[in-house]
Amino acid sequence: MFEKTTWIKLPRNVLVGHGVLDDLAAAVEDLYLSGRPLVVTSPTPNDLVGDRVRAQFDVAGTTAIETASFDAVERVVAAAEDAEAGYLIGLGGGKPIDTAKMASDRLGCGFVSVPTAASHDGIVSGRSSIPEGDTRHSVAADPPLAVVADTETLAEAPWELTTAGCADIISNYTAVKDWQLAHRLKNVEYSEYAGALSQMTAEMLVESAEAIKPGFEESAWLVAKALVSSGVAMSIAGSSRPASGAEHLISHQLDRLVPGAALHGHQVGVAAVVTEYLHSGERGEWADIRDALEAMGAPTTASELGIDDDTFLEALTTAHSIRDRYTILGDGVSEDAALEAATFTGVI
Ligand SMILES: NC(=O)C1=CN([C@@H]2O[C@H](COP(=O)(O)OP(=O)(O)OC[C@H]3O[C@@H](n4cnc5c(N)ncnc54)[C@H](OP(=O)(O)O)[C@@H]3O)[C@@H](O)[C@H]2O)C=CC1
Ligand SMILES: O=C(CO)COP(=O)(O)O
Ligand SMILES: [Zn+2]
Repeated sequence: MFEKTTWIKLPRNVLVGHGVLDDLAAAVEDLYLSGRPLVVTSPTPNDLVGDRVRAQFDVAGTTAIETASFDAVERVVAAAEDAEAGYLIGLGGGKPIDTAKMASDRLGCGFVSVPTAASHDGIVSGRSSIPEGDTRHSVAADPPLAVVADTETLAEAPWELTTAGCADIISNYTAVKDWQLAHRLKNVEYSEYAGALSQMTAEMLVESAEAIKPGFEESAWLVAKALVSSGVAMSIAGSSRPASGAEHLISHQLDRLVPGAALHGHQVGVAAVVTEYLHSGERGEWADIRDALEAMGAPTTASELGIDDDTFLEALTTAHSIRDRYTILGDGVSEDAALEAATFTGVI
């Protein structure tokens, strides 16, 4: 008997473009949500566009968080319950969006994502990444019901946030290779659709590298659209596999060893240069990944991340153990092999 089932959860309304922030209420109205929204944000986004959001609704309140944490999630849950909010609007970078995403899951209510930075694909995905102590939890949660990404706002954000988003997308190359490897060696379920979409998204972004320059709203548009596609690939897969492989394990390990050293996207980009070398050797496409990162102005070395060589090597040799996700790191890269890969690629 045929017993396979697939349940794909996707955002219903995705608005990307100039000035679409002013269409937020219309995008929400179309979802038939009931009640008033609680706006979950952080200081800078709140100052920049908080009033423009609040002006469109009879809001239940605003909760501004300084850091993403389980405490922050609980504060949002309590604020939403106290104010009898009907749904949440996450406004800002990954910090408030992930917090709102996870809080909405706890509350069993809807959630709308309004990114002010194109810094990573969590703005669309069904995963929350929340730090706790020296570890980080990647928690499954429903994806946003709507995503409203105003390219005018994204383009005015610090350029490094956009290059971090680019690098997060470029890392899809190696993430998909890791996924295929795990499929072949460990019989991990692989989705051709999700893998192809993720890979194509990275290819299209790299082909547009020349057009991705600071000061051009077109750049924010290209990156935001790619982040949406990457999030959709994760939704189709029902996991972050299409966009998170060994390069993400290394980045998560760096987050433990040197919290806050660099942006998530920048870390996974540099790590992808090394993991591509591990996949394909000297003549592989590691230099293409490095060149694409460089063209977009993203870091390509540990020192550009502000991370010393020994710490990077420690992350590379220990990252395999932090999650039950088979990748090219296998059961661990030896110190000699890590040194060889990182020096050959110029990462250290
Ligand atoms: N769910 C997922 O799949 C993923 C989630 N993440 C999570 O996302 C978080 C990191 O994401 P990131 O977006 O870098 O986080 P932040 O929300 O911390 O944003 C980065 C910085 O940019 C500022 N900022 C945001 N928008 C603007 C703007 N328009 N103009 C000027 N400054 C702005 C923020 O200000 P302020 O400090 O005032 O908020 C903050 O200082 C981490 O918690 C990480 O775990 C990362 C990858 C994937
Ligand atoms: O960052 C992500 C995809 O780009 C999410 O991946 P994780 O599941 O490793 O947190
Ligand atoms: Zn990522």
